[in-house]
Amino acid sequence: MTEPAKGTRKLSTLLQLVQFLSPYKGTMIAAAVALIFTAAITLSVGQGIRIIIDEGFASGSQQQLNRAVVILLTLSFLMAIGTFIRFYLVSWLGERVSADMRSAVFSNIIKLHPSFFEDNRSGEIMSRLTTDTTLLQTIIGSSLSMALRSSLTLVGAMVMLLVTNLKLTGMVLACVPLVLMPIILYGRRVRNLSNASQDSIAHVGSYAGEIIQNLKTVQSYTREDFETKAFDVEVENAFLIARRRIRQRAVLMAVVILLVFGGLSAMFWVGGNDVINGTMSGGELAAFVFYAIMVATAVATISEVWGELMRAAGATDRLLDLLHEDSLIVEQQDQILPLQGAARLHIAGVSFSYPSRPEELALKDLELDVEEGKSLALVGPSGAGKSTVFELLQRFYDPQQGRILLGGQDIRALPSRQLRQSLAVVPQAPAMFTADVAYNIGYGKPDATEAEIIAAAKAAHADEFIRRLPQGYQSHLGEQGVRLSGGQRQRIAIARAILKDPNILLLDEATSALDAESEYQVQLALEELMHNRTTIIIAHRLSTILHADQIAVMEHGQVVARGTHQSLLASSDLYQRLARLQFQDEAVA
Ligand SMILES: Nc1ncnc2c1ncn2[C@@H]1O[C@H](COP(=O)(O)OP(=O)(O)OP(=O)(O)O)[C@@H](O)[C@H]1O
Repeated sequence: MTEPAKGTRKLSTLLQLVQFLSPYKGTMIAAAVALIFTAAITLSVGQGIRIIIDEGFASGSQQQLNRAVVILLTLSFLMAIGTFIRFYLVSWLGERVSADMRSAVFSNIIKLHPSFFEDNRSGEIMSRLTTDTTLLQTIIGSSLSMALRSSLTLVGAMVMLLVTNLKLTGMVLACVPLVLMPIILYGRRVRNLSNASQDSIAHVGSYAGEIIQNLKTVQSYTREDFETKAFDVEVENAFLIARRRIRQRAVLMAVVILLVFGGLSAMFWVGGNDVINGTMSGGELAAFVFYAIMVATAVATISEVWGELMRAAGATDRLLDLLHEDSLIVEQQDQILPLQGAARLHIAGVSFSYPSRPEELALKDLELDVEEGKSLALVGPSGAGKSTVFELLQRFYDPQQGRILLGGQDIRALPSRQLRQSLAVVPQAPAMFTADVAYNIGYGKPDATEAEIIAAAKAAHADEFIRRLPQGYQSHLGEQGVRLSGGQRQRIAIARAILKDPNILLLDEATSALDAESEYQVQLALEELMHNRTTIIIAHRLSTILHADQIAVMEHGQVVARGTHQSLLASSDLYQRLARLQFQDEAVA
């Protein structure tokens, strides 16, 4: 994903939030009414003050004073109600929009092509989902409402100033540009620093995420001190950027306050003289000062939240980037297509290079086919492209040349749903979700009954060890299933695949040796799974290879030889070498 140029993050980006606000028109209108209502009440308080002073104090009438105070109390009461409604609704909108945004972004990124996450570290994306949406929530929930309220009171108070006293209003108007100038000048700097600050925090998050994920490696190489120091550098960097931002903002606030209160003092002097001369009443001056303070507060608030709004624009930009990111795996249509042989695979002249290494072909003009119900073993040295074949079969990437046909149909023409439902993959290190065993087995078939799950576990030779777990099928598998042995995890994955009952099985045989008993159990489970099913196996064991209907020897992204074990031993030097090195132990045994 390309990071937007810092300068392009504008307030207008916030307008794009309209699509997220529009479902809540009613709430927005109610919030706007409450906003206008409270602003109007606040403004009328100035008139209340004038009446108290001029009609109460000046006329010396107790009754008038009582009446004025009652009016003031009523206004206060109405203001309290209006503020309650405004605050509640606006904060609600903030929470709602950020929750919707989170869901929308997540539902988009979960559909993206996996290579997206190669150049966009997942930690950074997590940070966008949490930090940026939280920022948005505070900003819509408070800053935006403060900005709107202040803009309203600013305009209202200006009008009231004009009505009250023209000369003094002239003074206020002269002061406003003076106050706005530093806001605009410093505001830009604060905005750029805010973006930088947000980016560096995301960086800190993704750094920590990576270290925690690889904690065992860090500890076993005793790199804790190094990583701590490296992390400190990241944190310190984020702090330094934040400090510069804070300093700029502090300067901005100090300058604004100085100008505002300087202006007010001057106004008091001029207005006070008018009261002494009798050209203005005390109540009028008080009301005027009240409005002038409102103008000042409004301008100060806007100056304060301006930076926040800019940060929100930055956050919105980044979130919208994620939201509008299109998957490179384009779905041509959604209709399930009829296939001639739902388990016949043909890889026809496929050339492919990974997006991160476009100059290097991982597969070169690859030809492979597997008949329905047959098994094909892929063997070859490391880096030959065996795993890449699996990636392409699942359509995590599209080849640059050639086609992959499932039952005679190009898989690009099939909905990925149809393609992926007909496949099941048993990887070397299967992923376990933080949930119980039953959930993990049923992952590919959410509507599976308990009996089906148990049957699948039995078929995968997993039932026995599962029942010995502390809570049987309800036992929780910690993060990435740490509490299971390698062989047990594989059998859970095999049960998962059995339950899915796919037409085609993609099996990446574990390279790491399991103990003899575990190995035997896994082997039995696999036989169950492969029975009468089209299977492609990345094979590492002689016994597997001997059972396969066909063997394809791969090297440098190409199939260099095909045949059976015996024929290949006679015809392929590479196969001979592999057999000698890789399958030696078993061959001897
Ligand atoms: N995500 C990726 N981005 C860029 N290059 C990749 C990626 N995955 C694999 N490659 C490269 O593609 C080539 C084929 O890799 P692949 O993983 O398919 O080999 P393999 O035969 O499965 O090897 P092994 O038996 O070691 O798993 C290698 O040169 C590898 O470095």
